[in-house]
Amino acid sequence: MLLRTMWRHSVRLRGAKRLYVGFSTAARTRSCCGTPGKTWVRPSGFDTGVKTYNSLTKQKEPLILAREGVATWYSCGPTVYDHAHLGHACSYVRFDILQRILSRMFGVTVIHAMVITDIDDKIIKRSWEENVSSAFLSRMYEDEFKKDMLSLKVIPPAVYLRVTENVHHIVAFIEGIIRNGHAYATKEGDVYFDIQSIGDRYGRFVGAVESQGETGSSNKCDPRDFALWKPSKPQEPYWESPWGRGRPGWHIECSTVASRVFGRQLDIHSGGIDLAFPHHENEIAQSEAYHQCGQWANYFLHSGHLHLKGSTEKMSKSLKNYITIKDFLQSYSANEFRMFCLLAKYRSAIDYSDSSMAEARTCLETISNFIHAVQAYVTGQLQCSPVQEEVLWERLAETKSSTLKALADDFDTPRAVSALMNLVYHGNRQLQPVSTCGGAAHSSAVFGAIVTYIRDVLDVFGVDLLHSQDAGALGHGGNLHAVVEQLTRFRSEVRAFALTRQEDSSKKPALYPDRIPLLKACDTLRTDLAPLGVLIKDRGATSTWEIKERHLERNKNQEESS
Ligand SMILES: Nc1ncnc2c1ncn2[C@@H]1O[C@H](COP(=O)(O)OP(=O)(O)OP(=O)(O)O)[C@@H](O)[C@H]1O
Ligand SMILES: [Zn+2]
Repeated sequence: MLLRTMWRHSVRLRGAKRLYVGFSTAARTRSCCGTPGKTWVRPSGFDTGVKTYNSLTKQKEPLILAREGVATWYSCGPTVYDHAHLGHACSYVRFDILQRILSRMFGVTVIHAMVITDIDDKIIKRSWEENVSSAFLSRMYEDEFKKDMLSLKVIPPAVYLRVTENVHHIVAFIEGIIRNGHAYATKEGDVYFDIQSIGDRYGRFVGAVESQGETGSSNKCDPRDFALWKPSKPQEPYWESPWGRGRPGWHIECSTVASRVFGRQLDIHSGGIDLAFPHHENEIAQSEAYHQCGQWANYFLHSGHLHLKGSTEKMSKSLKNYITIKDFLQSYSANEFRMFCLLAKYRSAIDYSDSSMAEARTCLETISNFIHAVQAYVTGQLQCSPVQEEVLWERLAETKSSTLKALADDFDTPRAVSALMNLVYHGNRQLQPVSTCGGAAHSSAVFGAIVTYIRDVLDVFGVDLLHSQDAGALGHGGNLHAVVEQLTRFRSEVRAFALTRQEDSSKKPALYPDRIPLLKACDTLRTDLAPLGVLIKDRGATSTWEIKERHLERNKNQEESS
């Protein structure tokens, strides 16, 4: 015992000396990766024009990238031992939106890497319960996770990497940390990170969330020391290592994989706020100890939690208070979930409930109805009183500028959506239906520009109104739109015939009584088509129609799951 204590002590002393040499060398050579201590150093490089909240400084900072037009971005992936739920959906959809904004609005190519945690205590426990191998269990839930992400239209990372396929790199990484004097092995086969060896550099995120501490061997130098390598217990999966058979600790996988992909420096690291401490804290400690640098990742972005309304706890697998993504998609569409995410800032906690989803749905419906009204106006189906074109052009220019400003300000999507909704409101105000056009000039260009802009921005956010309507409709038998078009045209003619008034100058013109059943039949058809997703609106003598994407998407999901 005494011997072991002495050995550990000497390792730490050696480590402290090397730490000093390594960090000071780095400080001379790299401004972004070289300052010891907790002070954040603004990276030198290329300013994106975006300000983003950096958890390392707890304030908004200009987002500066090491390489022009390219962001290296690492995110922690799921631990795959159960179904993906709306909490995961929320975190990954929110960051997907941020990445889309960076790339489409600010011209930054995002290179995104994500690790899949396919070995850990919970996976092993679950595989025993299910009587399957941990490899089988994790692969099954990993596949499911990837499918769920695709059904939510999350752009897949450039690379997904599995922990189990990187264990030899992890072992080499741990050896590097030990060599640099920041970790020690115990006789029992554990390897721990030596927190005291980095002095006051530990603690960037302390207090971000409650520390849960780490259970394990009591042979640690400091209770805060955390596992880099754990010996395997009988029946557990294991890998050979210089410290005996075992498996990696949780935090080391991310440091290793991120470093493998991006080297010694990273622009952006993301994850849910629960990961800030201890997971990201420990990732930083390990990576900076391995690379001997002072600022490994320049920006840490953390998303707020999704809670079930009325609950203070986050939705999570271990608490078993979750709604799976698949179940959710039976009732709502991917577009609706995205709008739900867009309506709150990505850093805030978000309450999930039917009423918050109803708000998202209404928002999309308002936009969709406006687009259809514009289409009807442009094609001449909808007659309107003269439009104040200049006012609308101005509104459009204002919206473009305020949307961009909002997104450059820490990706403020609620403000951007509100700018779009304001544009829709003003557009709608100008679309005042009249029964006869009276030769009014047609202002198609400005409405066309507005609709194009709204669709473009929604497309940046991953809300794809265009394809979910048109492609969805085409997918259903190939010609649903054409059929509905023919049907409503026929109905319009019948209706116009039924609405014709009797010519009798002595009385107020009345409908022909024998044509009233035709009018009723037209109303019945309209009512019956609505639950099928075909919405017909009678506007004076003319009618417009639209196919609701929600119905099509839901039907598509049901077909896919059956
Ligand atoms: N309710 C939630 N709201 C927002 N993000 C979440 C939520 N739950 C998980 N995440 C995020 O999803 C990612 C993967 O998390 P993880 O697989 O650890 O999920 P989990 O359900 O919290 O699991 P566990 O209950 O086992 O801790 C992390 O970035 C995590 O922060
Ligand atoms: Zn991680």
